[in-house]
Amino acid sequence: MTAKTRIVLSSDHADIKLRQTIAAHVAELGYEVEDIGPMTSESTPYPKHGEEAARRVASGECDLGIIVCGTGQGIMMAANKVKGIRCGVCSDTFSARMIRQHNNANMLSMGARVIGEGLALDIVDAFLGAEFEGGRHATRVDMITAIEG
Ligand SMILES: O=C[C@H](O)[C@H](O)[C@H](O)COP(=O)(O)O
Repeated sequence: MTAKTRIVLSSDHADIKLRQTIAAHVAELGYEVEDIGPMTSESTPYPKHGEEAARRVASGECDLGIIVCGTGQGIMMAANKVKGIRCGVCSDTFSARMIRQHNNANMLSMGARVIGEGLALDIVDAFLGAEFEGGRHATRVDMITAIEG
């Protein structure tokens, strides 16, 4: 992905500061950022925020999404319920690169209670710096899409 790729960010209450730090980092890299909140740390359900971010990606309003909750798991599950979304939870840079290269993931999820800020930013860099390889992987991603019906 190149600069001006539009990236939506969302989270639940688990760590809005981490999400905002990621948003600032991604903007510094030159991407267009849409941080859809929440803006306070008041308890808020992750399915709502995973769905909101996923709908922006699925509609084409944004190209990629980055979402955060305590573990990254619940918000990923919600995002993946939206047709056209391929979201993986990553706690390492290898997986972050591979979900782009092999799975053509359009969303990245992370657990704010699992990893620290420095690793989270490295994971974001790995995700954004990788490109889908197509070829045999495209056949497999098409099979995922076919499951959606
Ligand atoms: O998968 C779910 C996430 O980790 C949530 O961030 C977590 O369940 C929120 O827990 P709590 O309401 O105890 O902050």
